[in-house]
Amino acid sequence: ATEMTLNPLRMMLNEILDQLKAKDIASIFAEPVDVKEVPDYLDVIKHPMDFSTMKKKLNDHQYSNFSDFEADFHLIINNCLMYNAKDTIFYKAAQKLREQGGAILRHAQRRVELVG
Ligand SMILES: CC(=O)c1c[nH]c2ccccc12
Repeated sequence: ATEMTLNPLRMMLNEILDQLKAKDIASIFAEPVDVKEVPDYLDVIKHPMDFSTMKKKLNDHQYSNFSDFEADFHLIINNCLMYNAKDTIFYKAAQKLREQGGAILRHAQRRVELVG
């Protein structure tokens, strides 16, 4: 496929990011985990990620392809599954976001390929 110039990709990723954020109705993943509230968080999670950080990376042109963007989404999920116990709201929210986000990303990947 002809290389998509970065701007249209950035526009598509912005749309996809809004769709993913809309699934996080409790805004559990909206901002970085507050390490002042959770002092041991960085002992466990080596690469924190959240939707506001993804938005910043997107606007700073730090995603040059779909898979780098997708990798940060999975980082949000996997960090949460690692840090939180299975019987917590947070853990269950990450499982649900993984399902709902997975469907959004599968459709988006197809569109990126079609347009890309
Ligand atoms: C996404 C996540 O793991 C968290 C989101 N908010 C939190 C507060 C305390 C501990 C973990 C979290």
